[in-house]
This record gives sequence, structure tokens and C-alpha cells, in this order.
Amino acid sequence: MTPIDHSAPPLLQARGLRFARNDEPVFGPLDFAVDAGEALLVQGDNGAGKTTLLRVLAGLLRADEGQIDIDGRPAHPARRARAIAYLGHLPGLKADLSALENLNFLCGLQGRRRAQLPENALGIVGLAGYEDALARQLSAGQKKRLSLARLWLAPAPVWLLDEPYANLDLDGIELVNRMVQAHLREGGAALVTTHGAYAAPPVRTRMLVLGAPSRLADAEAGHA
Ligand SMILES: Nc1ncnc2c1ncn2[C@@H]1O[C@H](COP(=O)(O)OP(=O)(O)OP(=O)(O)O)[C@@H](O)[C@H]1O
Repeated sequence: MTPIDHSAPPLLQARGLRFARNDEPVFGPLDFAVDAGEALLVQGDNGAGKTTLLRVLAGLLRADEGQIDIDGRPAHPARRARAIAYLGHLPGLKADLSALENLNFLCGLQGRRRAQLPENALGIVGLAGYEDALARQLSAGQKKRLSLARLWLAPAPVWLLDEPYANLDLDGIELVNRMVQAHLREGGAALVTTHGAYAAPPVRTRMLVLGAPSRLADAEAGHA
């Protein structure tokens, strides 16, 4: 286990972050920070801007105002690529590659954690025996599990998880929670969006509630 350095800058910090579409505010200005070993639960109703926020943090959309820092330094593209793993609504898999080929392809592109092998990751997410199954033949929940295997292999410390529980059965929900717990124990951090109704990782969690107006509820909502 990597010891957590509490004097270090936050792994991810947003200051005055604001996003609008066609002059309509979607969120912000937002100020928040996520430290190593911590999860931030991003809650809000449908359309509140949760996905938009994660896409802005991942660098897939440009904020109208504000600053994003990673490890205390501006989040330019190379730093984001090293530091951030993004699990979106869409699985982002190559339909005609097998489960294992997908993982090998993505590891080749984005690197992988040392000592973590794609075959083992498939086992961890409950897809042992599906190595040769084509991605397009997997169910929605199995595709999500394959995306989780990719996440598990990613070397990035900051996980941005958009509705990670969607399409998963109870065992899958517990799998996500175990993965987040292990990632935080190793000094990582996670931002997790949910509608707030049904699941949240049982870890040291702060909440960011999006709505009108956006506010940071710095509540210890963790169960740990
Ligand atoms: N590509 C787009 N073009 C125009 N408007 C968009 C686009 N994507 C999202 N929006 C709008 O931006 C707002 C925020 O959407 P977003 O997807 O971030 O919300 P969300 O909180 O993730 O919602 P949900 O819980 O339904 O997934 C909504 O009003 C939505 O209609």
C-alpha cells in the first residue's frame, strides 16, 4: 500500500469552474478539491450537469471559466492523460475485438499498472471465461464489467466515474465499491456521479451536489 502524503496538494482541484451552453449556465462556479485517498460523490437530478462536469474535468469539454489543477499544477493534456481515467456512459470498446483484445489494445494505447495483467483483470470483474468473446456479444452489464477491467488496469490516480453502477447487478455494484475502496487505499482518488438514490462507495466520501444553485456540501457521507 502506498502511504498517503497529507501535505501534498490535492490530486484534483477545481477553482471557479463554470460551464454554459448557449449562454445557459450548466454548472458553477464550482470550487472543490479531491485528495489522495478520497472520493467525491457528485449528485444531482437528471440534467443537473454531472456528466458535463466530468467531461470538463477529463478535458473532453472546455470550461467557460475557472482552473483545474492536477497535483497542484495546471491540467494540461499530457498531465490529464497521465493522471485521469474516465469511465463514461458509453463503454468505449472495439465491438469486433474480443474482451482480452480490447484490454490489450487499450493497455497498449494508455499503459497499465505494473503487476496487473489483463487476464487477471477479467477475473477480478467476473469475466473469466469471456477472454475470447467479442465485445459486441457481451451484455450491457458485461460490457460495463469489461470497462471496469480497463479501469482497474489504468495507471491513472484520478478516476472519473460517470454512473458506474448503471447496468450492474448487486454483485457488480459491490465490485465497483471494492474497486474504489482498493484504489483509494493505494493513494488514488475518485469522483463518482450518481442520482443519489441507490448506491455509493463505502469510503471517505464528500459530496458535491449539482442543481440550482450548485453548492458544495462538504458532508462526511462516508460509511467508513
Ligand atoms: N451534447 C449536448 N448538447 C446540448 N445540450 C446538452 C448536451 N449534453 C447535455 N446537454 C444538456 O446539458 C445539461 C446537463 O446535462 P448532463 O448530461 O451533464 O446532466 P447529468 O446530470 O449528467 O444528467 P443525467 O443524470 O440525466 O445523466 C442538460 O440540460 C442537458 O440537456
